[in-house]
Amino acid sequence: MTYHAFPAPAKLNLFLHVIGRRSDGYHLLQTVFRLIDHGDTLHIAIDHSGEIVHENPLPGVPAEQDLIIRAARLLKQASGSRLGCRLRLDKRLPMGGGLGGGSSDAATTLMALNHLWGTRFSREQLQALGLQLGADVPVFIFGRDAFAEGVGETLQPIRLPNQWYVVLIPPVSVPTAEIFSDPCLTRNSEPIIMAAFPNEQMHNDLQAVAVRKYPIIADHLAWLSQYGNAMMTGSGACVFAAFDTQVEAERVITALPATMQGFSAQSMMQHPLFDLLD
Ligand SMILES: C[C@@](CO)(OP(=O)(O)O)[C@H](O)COP(=O)(O)OP(=O)(O)OC[C@H]1O[C@@H](n2ccc(N)nc2=O)[C@H](O)[C@@H]1O
Ligand SMILES: Nc1ncnc2c1ncn2[C@@H]1O[C@H](COP(=O)(O)OP(=O)(O)O)[C@@H](O)[C@H]1O
Repeated sequence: MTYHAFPAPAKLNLFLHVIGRRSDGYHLLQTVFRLIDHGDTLHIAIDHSGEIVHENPLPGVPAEQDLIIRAARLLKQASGSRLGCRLRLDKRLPMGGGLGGGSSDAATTLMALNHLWGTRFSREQLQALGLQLGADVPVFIFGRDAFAEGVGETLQPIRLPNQWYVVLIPPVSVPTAEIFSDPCLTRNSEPIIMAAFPNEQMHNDLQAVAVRKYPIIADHLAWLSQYGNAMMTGSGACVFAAFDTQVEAERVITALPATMQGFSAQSMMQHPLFDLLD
């Protein structure tokens, strides 16, 4: 059996404004998604069994919640393919980290199996399928830095300068739904136009809620703020700051105290699997 390796990169939310709420309770956002070259790797072997098997499931994540199994089942159901697959995930991204790890794994599963099973869905069709799995899944299939609206599914490409990022990983997993459901969340940020990005007023509305619930995030923000403009990504817990060069970013990683974990990564113009789709 031959396994093929497919990358599943992380995303950062360079800002995140909550500008309203849909009737189903989902929040309307404006955000800029940036892809970075640090992530998980998914190994896939296809076969004729028709079965979908995750060989090394994540502790505490049963099959019905497992985003790579759910993505594979969804593609199989939508396409009617009779083929099967064995999935093995090298997990590097923290769960509940705001780096979109689970969503990226799901997007990679859809793109890779669409290729290996020959199911021939277009990019737009796969994005729509991905949205059924989570609000963050479509941007990874879109495959480029994006200004996003709606719940994250209305995407416009945005050109951003090459940057290096330092990402710190506070030792806490933040459930996205808990942050969005907090009564204190600001839900009426003023809508902006894409051309206004970037400006100094941009912030992450989810940060105040997450920091109050998980003070260790504030400790990490305070430490990173010594070196740059630190902000939380998504619903947390990870925080990041941008640097112009790898040397500057590495210098910050070298200075990390033993009590903190983090990594540096470079921005990516394009998802590594971008060319698998038309
Ligand atoms: C906050 C963001 C920003 O990029 O990222 P993460 O922190 O999760 O990485 C996303 O909007 C998260 O997207 P995703 O992680 O796919 O969320 P989902 O699984 O769709 O939703 C989890 C839960 O969060 C709430 N939710 C999510 C998105 C949204 N726009 N409004 C919401 O109210 C809903 O209660 C939903 O049940
Ligand atoms: N492959 C996966 N990787 C990470 N989390 C997953 C995966 N499959 C299911 N999950 C579930 O999704 C939740 C959110 O994970 P993740 O997307 O990594 O965080 P975030 O949305 O904060 O970026 C996890 O706590 C876990 O229960």
